Amino acid sequence: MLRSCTAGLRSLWALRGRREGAPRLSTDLQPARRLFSTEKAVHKDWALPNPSWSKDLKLLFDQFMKKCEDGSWERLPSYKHTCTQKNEDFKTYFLDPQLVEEGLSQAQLFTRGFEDGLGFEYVIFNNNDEKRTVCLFQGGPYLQGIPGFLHGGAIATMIDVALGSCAAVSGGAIMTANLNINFKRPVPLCSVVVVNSQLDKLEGRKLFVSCNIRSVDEKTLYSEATGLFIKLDPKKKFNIKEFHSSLRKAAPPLEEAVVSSPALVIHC
Ligand SMILES: CCCCCCCCCCCCCCCC(=O)SCCNC(=O)CCNC(=O)[C@H](O)C(C)(C)COP(=O)(O)OP(=O)(O)OC[C@H]1O[C@@H](n2cnc3c(N)ncnc32)[C@H](O)[C@@H]1OP(=O)(O)O
Repeated sequence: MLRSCTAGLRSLWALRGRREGAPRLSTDLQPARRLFSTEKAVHKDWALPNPSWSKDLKLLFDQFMKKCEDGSWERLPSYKHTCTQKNEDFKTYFLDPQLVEEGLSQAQLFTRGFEDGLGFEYVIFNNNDEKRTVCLFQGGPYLQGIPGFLHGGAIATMIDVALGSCAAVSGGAIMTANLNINFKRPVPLCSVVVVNSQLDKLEGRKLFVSCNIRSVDEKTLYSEATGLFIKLDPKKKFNIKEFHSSLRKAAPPLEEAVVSSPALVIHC
C-alpha cells in the first residue's frame, strides 16, 4: 500500500511539476521528449523501465528479465508508432490509401500516448511454449475513475492489450471481436497489478483467450476476463469508402431520425 502510494505521489509530483513549469521527474525524460519527432523516437521501445516505475514494477520486471535468459520467456517490445511492416499488414484491410496515409501519419498507440507515469505503464512477457503472457501494469493518475481508483475503461483497455498481445503472438494480425470482463475489486490508482493471459483455444481464425488481474502478492483478484480475437482474412478486405457511402444511404435524414426516435433525443 505504502509502495503504491509512493508511486502515486511520484506520478502526481511529475504532473504538478509539469503544470507549474518545474523540472520534470527525471532529466532523462528531456532527451526523450526532444527525440519525439525524430526517427529514433519513432523506434523507441516503451516497454522498458522509466523513472515513474515503482519499486514493485521494477522488481517484477527484473524477475521476468531473468526468466528471459534461458529463452523460455521473451519481453515483447512496444512502440508508440506502428512499424512500417505492421502498417502494411493492416493497409491490406483498409483500402482507401488517402485515408490510410492521413490517419497513420498522426496515429500513435492509445496506451502509449501519455507522458511517463501518468497513464499506462506496462510491459508484456510472452511464454511461447505455454501460450501465455504476463503483463505488468501500473495505471497512473490520468486513468482515474472513482476517486483513488482506476477507471473501468482503462482496465478494459489494458485487458484488451494484454489479451490481444497473447492472441497476436499466435495469430498475427488480429482484431478483438468480443470481450467479457468481471470487475471484482477496484484497482487502486498507481498500484502495480499483474495480468495473466492465456490462449485457451484456437479454432480456425478464432482465438479464445482469458486472463485475470491480480495484485503483486496475488492475494487480491481484481478482474477476470475472456476474449475472442479474429485473425484477419486478407480475402475479406474492408473497403472504408464503400462502408461510408452505404451508411449515408442507410441513415435517414437527421430530422426524420429525431421524430421517429424520441429516445435518441433524450439520450443525446
Ligand atoms: C507478431 C506478434 C507480436 C505481438 C506483439 C503485440 C502486438 C500488439 C497487439 C496489440 C493488441 C491491441 C489490441 C487492440 C485490438 C483492438 O482494439 S481491435 C478494435 C476493436 N475491434 C473491432 O473494431 C473489430 C470490429 N469487428 C470486425 O471488424 C469484424 O467483425 C472482425 C472481428 C474482423 C471479424 O470479421 P470477419 O473477418 O469478417 O470474420 P467473420 O467471418 O464475421 O467471423 C469469423 C468467425 O468468428 C465468429 N465471430 C465473429 N465475431 C464474433 C463475435 N463478436 N462473437 C462471437 N463470434 C464471433 C463468426 O461467427 C465466425 O465463426 P465461424 O463461422 O468461423 O465459426
